Amino acid sequence: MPGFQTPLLRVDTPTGPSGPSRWPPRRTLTKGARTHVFSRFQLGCLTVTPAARLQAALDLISDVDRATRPADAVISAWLRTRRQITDQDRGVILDLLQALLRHYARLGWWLERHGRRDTPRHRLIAWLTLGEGKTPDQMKRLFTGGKFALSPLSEQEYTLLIKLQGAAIEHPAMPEEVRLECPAWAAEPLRRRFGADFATEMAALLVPPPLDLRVNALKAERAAMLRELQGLGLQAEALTRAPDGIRLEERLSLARLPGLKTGTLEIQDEGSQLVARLVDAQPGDRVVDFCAGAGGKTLAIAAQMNNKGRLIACDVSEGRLKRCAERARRAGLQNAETRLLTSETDRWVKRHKASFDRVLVDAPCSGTGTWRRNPDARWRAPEEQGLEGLVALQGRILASAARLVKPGGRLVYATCALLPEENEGQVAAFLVTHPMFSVVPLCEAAPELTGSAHPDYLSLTPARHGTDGFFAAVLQRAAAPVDAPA
Ligand SMILES: C[S@@+](CC[C@H](N)C(=O)[O-])C[C@H]1O[C@@H](n2cnc3c(N)ncnc32)[C@H](O)[C@@H]1O
Repeated sequence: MPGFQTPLLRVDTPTGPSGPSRWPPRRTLTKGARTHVFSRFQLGCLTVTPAARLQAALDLISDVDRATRPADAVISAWLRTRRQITDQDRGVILDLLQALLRHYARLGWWLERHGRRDTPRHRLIAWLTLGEGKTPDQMKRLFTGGKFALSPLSEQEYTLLIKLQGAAIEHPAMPEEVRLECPAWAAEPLRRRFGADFATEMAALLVPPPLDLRVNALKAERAAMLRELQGLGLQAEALTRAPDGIRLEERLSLARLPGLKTGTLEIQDEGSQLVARLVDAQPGDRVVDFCAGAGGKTLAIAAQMNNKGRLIACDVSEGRLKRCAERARRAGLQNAETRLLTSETDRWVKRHKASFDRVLVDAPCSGTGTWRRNPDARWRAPEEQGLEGLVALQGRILASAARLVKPGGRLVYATCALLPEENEGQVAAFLVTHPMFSVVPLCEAAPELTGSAHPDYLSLTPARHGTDGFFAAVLQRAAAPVDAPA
């Protein structure tokens, strides 16, 4: 089931109260002193009909379409108010949503070709016909207008599906960028980056990722965790590059995974685990994770430090830092604390300049490397501020965070982006204005990491490495002062 184990389906956070719109509608029966709230899902004899699942998927895709926030946030909120949905129904609904998101450009192309408005309902009709090969009769049986079902097909909709009948989702007349779901804003830099491998790399970004886990070394050993997972009948394998990593190729409900709730296991892509290792934080070090977010890398770094030393997780987002603190508690961290910054130039930075052995800047970025897990991201980011605005912000963050590094210390700049201007370009610009820093080549910083797409930096892509796209550069501050450029 593609996507069933992606963050879209994180099942560990259903906490919120019921929202105003509830699906499916509930009925309440009072029996004696007890109130029974039930729905079609909870009545053993009444399973959810395929038509009702479609209606739910359409509701959800319409919510995602309207929202300005990422699809996974919309889905999490949607699921929180529908906790009675069984794993199976949830899987079917979310798979359908994923399919619609992963075929966004191609479905839009077909609608335009037949002069239809691009609406969630038209997309659904096009997907069911082109992607699932439903016949007109099957479609009529799904769009019945009955209780919980989609309203009947209009004449125009019926004509559309007749026109789409028998066609494949891809068409020879489709431009390559539509076929590869590559948005216009990213096509030129990605072509520049990948050259002849553009199509292969873009195709890899369309494949749903496996589920990578990191074993929290403070709580368990990977070998024991592997045995436990395999004992549950799961196809779990040790990751070859990340020493605490485990990969699960099969689909499963995250609720089945032991260790997620206790902080023994964390969901973390292998690429992200490798970036955290590249920081090379030692027990007793003073370390800053400057863009810590919800703490994915903070947790990995703290475990690497064996809970000794001091790790400060900074961010400008209070909500993410709160989540980071919760996860740190759950993971049993004693050496980590959070620090909310007003901006990258917060006074705290100036007060602590030249104080840290290691500083990680996991910069806000286009997220192009994560498109396989967040298929909707390509159609949103980074239009809010434009790529130029984003690159400028990264430069400001890197320059400010660099002040924290003590002489002889290291600064690691990382992104989950594939665009050169956010990666190599950013580092090159930084080095021009910061002559006291120099690149530590990857073969020196992490000799065990061979096969990077760049000789000096960690550069991972889904097609080459089977990870999300990640970039990381290790920069060392000279132990003695270096003359500033004239
Ligand atoms: C790529 S995410 C970090 C992901 C995180 N390190 C992890 O491994 O889970 C980038 C983070 O940068 C933060 N950020 C954005 N602007 C910032 C700024 N001016 N200063 C510091 N952090 C910033 C965002 O809030 C976001 O959490």
